[in-house]
Amino acid sequence: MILELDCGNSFIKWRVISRDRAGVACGGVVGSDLELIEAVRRKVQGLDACRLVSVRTDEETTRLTAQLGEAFAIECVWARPAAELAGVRNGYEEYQRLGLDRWLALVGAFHQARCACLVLDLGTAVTSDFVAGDGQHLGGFICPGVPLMRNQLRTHTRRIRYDDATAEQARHSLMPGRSTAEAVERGCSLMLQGFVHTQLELAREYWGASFQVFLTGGDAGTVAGLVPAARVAPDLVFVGLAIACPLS
Ligand SMILES: Nc1ncnc2c1ncn2[C@@H]1O[C@H](COP(=O)(O)OP(=O)(O)OP(=O)(O)O)[C@@H](O)[C@H]1O
Ligand SMILES: CC(C)(CO)[C@@H](O)C(=O)NCCC(=O)O
Ligand SMILES: [K+]
Repeated sequence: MILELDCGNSFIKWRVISRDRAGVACGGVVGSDLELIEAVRRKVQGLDACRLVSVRTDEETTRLTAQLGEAFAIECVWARPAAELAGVRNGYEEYQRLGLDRWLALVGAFHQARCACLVLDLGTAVTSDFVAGDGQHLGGFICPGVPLMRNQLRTHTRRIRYDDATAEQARHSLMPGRSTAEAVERGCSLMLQGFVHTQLELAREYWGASFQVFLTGGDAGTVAGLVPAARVAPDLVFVGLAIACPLS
């Protein structure tokens, strides 16, 4: 059994796949290293390998791998920056600086689509990446995701305060808000939608109608309706991770 980890800024996404029947045995989302170890211990037996991608500091990632080594007696292989992988060429001036989650997601997308791709990752941060049909990564954009937009408003104002349940209720429509929660929640949703529309326009300028859109990240579902032809691919980073870190 292989443990796969996507260590983001807010969460660790994990899953376990079996070596033989390439199926996903189990997985989840956790908020801390300890929670990860508890969840894996509860659900999995017989781990023999681990591969991971992390956008955290090397210190944090090293600490996590040490804990996993202790808990499960496994070594962890890390995805590393690359100028080129599986027919995709990194478009950053300094390829090492492209977030590894973005890199693996776009490698995974190109591997699946084999044509020009627009990859949108809608999580804590929102990112977009453009890959041409010949595998050249053109670059992309980074902006705050809905959780960050919402929290910035809460942190930097005195009168924007509401609880999670109210937030959840406010999201049921996109009509002009008639309460603070509605105004903020719907405003942030519309920002996200505006971003998605702009990315689609840019992709059309490059490639006409011949490109594939991939949506991933926690808020992918909230914009899926805007792009009916998009592939919603929650596991895109893991597809790229398997390519970056093949285990013999
Ligand atoms: N407390 C929680 N328990 C389980 N799942 C959660 C919890 N909070 C959020 N999630 C889910 O976890 C996933 C987080 O992924 P998302 O792509 O939104 O974050 P991210 O951008 O990857 O964050 P990170 O910066 O950690 O990479 C989402 O699918 C979200 O619905
Ligand atoms: C943008 C995030 C935070 C998204 O998770 C991550 O990909 C990252 O830390 N990237 C480094 C900066 C960059 O990609 O240019
Ligand atoms: K992410």
